[in-house]
This record gives sequence, structure tokens and C-alpha cells, in this order.
Amino acid sequence: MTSPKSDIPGPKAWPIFGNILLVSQFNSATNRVKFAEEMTKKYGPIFRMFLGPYQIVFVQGHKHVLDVLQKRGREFMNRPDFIPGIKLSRKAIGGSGIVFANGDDWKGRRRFSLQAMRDFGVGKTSLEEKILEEIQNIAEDLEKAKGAEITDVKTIMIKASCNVIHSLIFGYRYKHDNESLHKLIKTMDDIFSGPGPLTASGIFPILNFLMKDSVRVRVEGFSTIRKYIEKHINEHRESFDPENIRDFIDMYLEAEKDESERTSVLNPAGLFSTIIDLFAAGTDTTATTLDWSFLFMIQYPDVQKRCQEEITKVIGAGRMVRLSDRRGLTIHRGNFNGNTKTGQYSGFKIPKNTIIVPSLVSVHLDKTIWTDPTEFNPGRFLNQSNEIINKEYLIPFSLGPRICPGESLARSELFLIFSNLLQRFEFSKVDSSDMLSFEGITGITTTPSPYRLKADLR
Ligand code: HEM
Repeated sequence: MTSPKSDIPGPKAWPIFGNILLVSQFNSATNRVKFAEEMTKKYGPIFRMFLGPYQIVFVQGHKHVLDVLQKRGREFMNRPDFIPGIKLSRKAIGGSGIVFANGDDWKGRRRFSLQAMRDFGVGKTSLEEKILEEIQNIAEDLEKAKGAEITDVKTIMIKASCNVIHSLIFGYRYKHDNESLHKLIKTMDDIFSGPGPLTASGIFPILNFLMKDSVRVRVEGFSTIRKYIEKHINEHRESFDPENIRDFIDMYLEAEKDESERTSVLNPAGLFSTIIDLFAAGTDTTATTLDWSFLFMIQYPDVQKRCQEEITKVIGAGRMVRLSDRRGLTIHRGNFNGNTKTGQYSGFKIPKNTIIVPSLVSVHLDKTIWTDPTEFNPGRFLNQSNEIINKEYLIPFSLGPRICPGESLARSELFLIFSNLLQRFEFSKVDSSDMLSFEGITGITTTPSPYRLKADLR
């Protein structure tokens, strides 16, 4: 049996298994950045590993990442739907949603979702009011602790981000102590916290038999979420009134009536899988970003103080911070794709069905762009006239055809939640000797290691 062949540099690959152990190490590494840096040192900014028979090409550094995502984005924009794990999860969901869709399905549902988010308020007062209502609830959760330690910042934030998507899709929100909200968040976590498709079990699904318990939890999670979403869709079908489009589901039902759209893109399976994707992509990401923000605020109280001084100067304490205040205030995450045709990049042949992993974080830590990139220094993004600089290299929402469609919504949530909480609360370590870790726990998103903080009313 022969080893897989490639002209892209990388570690020796074994017949059948390729570099399966190394890929598993990469997936579970607490510091993926360091792992990728070491591989880059050995093999260069474009290196490869084989996961079974599939070649994964890792792309590092601003020049190549921007090239792959943007300049040649259309060549590399397709998701690798040839991977068995992706095929299985599409089958389990009964559709490809947006995240794992390609071609017309992807284009149609992505365009529809962007339009729906615009129509239901992204960038408008109606959505702003929804986020402000969530902030009042977060503030109540923080106040309940009465200055005692809080260990679950992310749990508090996720209730807010989940509610925002929930109300966009289903037309209503939950109180933060509502059991149905807690169950929904837990079910999503059960479904999405397991191994992703770029793992040994994603390539050799037979291995799922070794992980019977986590597979069972996932299957049960899918069944729970399917019942939940279908119940809402059926209720919407029964009470549908074309003169009164209430939310994302109504808008989809209206669009589904169009013969050509219905048969191809906007069909019932598409609705269910798109809803799953919006929850999966829009809930944990936003909450995790906020979780990190507050960790940084308690480690760097001087930065927190500067933010608070600016909020006091521009807004004061008498009213909440609004989206329209963004201009006045200066304060203020990658994925994998596959190519479907044989191509060429940077002198290397990229065969059909190669998985491409451009690293966004390698752009954010690129020493040729940023001075001391691992130092926490929000000032690096501003020039002396307080104008944002190097914007083209700050790409947490990615770039190109697959750029995050929720960027505008996420930016509104992050800005409003962060600045309103800083206006009202002083965040600090519970004990000044608390040693905080900034290493993070790697999963679909990288979350902070557990930490505790205090929130005192200012
Ligand atoms: C801080 C919050 C967020 C961050 C950092 C973030 C980041 C990203 C990134 C890096 C991608 C991958 C782009 C690629 O594949 O190259 C992505 C895709 C996506 N995001 Fe977000 N996102 C956030 C919030 C949201 C929200 C709130 C929503 C929805 C309401 C959302 C919906 C999506 C969807 C549907 C995709 C898949 C797009 C596609 O495949 O065409 N995201 N996001």
C-alpha cells in the first residue's frame, strides 16, 4: 500500500490513515496557534496533512490567507461535502442549511437570510430595542450576585445571544430564568460540542461506535430540536397571514410560495436546516466573544477605566448607550473550505477535493503587520487621530464569499452589551491574587478557561 502523494510540504503520511494522529493532536491542542506556528516553521506558510485519504492544506499569514479568502475566494469557497461526516450530518438534519451548503442552495439561503435579518431589524431600532431588553436582563442577572463571585459569564451572555436569534426567527423571547431557554441552549450544546467533521470519526464514521454515549446524546439532541422547531413552523403555518409577516419563519413561508424558489432552495428541509445553522453560528460565537471581553477587562483594569471614562464623557450615566453612539466611541474569530476542481496555488498543485484551512488567527498574530501581536493593546487599531487602521487585516468575521452573514448583527450585540454593562458595572477579579489564564479551550470556538469575576454597580 502506498502513502498519499502531494507536492505540498508536510509530515510523512501513512497509507490509509495519513496523518490522522497529528490531525487529532491539532484538533485537541490547547494552543492550536503554537502548533500551527511550529508546522509553519518546519514546512512553510502552506503545509499539508492527510486525514485518511483527504488532503488538508493549512494556509498561514496575511498574504496567503487574504489571497485564498478574497482574491481567489470563488475557487476555494465550497465546503468539502465529500467528507463522510458532513454527508452524515446533512442527512441527520435533512438539509444543508447555509454553513455546509454549496452552489444554488447555499447562495439562495444565504441571500434569503441576509435579507430577512435586514427586514427584521439588523441595523434598525426594532432590533436595537430587543438587544437593550436583553441587556436589562443580563444586568439583573449580574445584580442578583450582589458583588459575590460570578463564574458563568458565558452562560449569562448566551441567554441574551440565543434570545436575539430566537426572537428574530420565532418572533418572541424568553425570560432568562425560563426552563425552555435553558433546555434549548443545552440541546444546542449537546449537538455541536462533539467532534467536528475534520476528525477521525468524520472520515471513518464507523468510529462513532466507540463513542456510543456522545453519539446518543447528539441523536437525542437532534430529535428534541427537530420537535421544537417543527412545532413552531406548524404553528406559523396555521396562523400565517401574508399581510402580517412577523418573523423569519413567516418570511420563509411567504418566499416558499414562489414555485421556482420552493422546488430548489426554499423548501421545508431548507427552513429547518437554516434555522439550526443560524442558532449554531450566531449564539455561541457572540457569547464567547463577550466572555473573552470581560476576562480582559478584569485583567486590564486601566483599559476598563479608559472605556468607562469615554462612555461617561460621550453618553453620561442618565441613558443607555445606543447604536447611534458608535461613531462617538472609539473603544471598541476560521473555518474550512474545499476546492471542487484541480487547481494551483503558490506554485503547488491543489488536487480536486482538497480541504483548505485558511487561518484567520495567523493574520491577527502576523508580526509583519502588527507590533507585539500577543500583547493586549486595543490602541494598536487606532492612529493618532483615533481613526481605525489596518482594518483589512482585522478579519474575525472572515472575508470573501463566505464572510459571516451575521457580522452586522453580532457587531450590534457586542457593542451594545459591552458598553452598556461597562457603563453600569465595575468588573474586577474576586481576589487580586487570582491568576487568569488566556490560553483558552479549543472547540468550535475557543472559549476562556474557567475564571471568576465580581460585578459591582458603579
Ligand atoms: C462574534 C460573533 C461572530 C463571529 C466572530 C463570527 C465569525 C464567523 C466566521 C469566521 C465565519 C466563517 C466564514 C468562512 O467560512 O470563511 C462565519 C460564518 C457564518 N456565520 Fe458568523 N460569526 C459571528 C456571529 C454570527 C451571527 C450572530 C450569525 C447569525 C445570525 C452568524 C451566522 C453565520 C453563518 C450562517 C455563517 C456561514 C456562512 C456561509 O457559509 O456562507 N454568525 N462566522
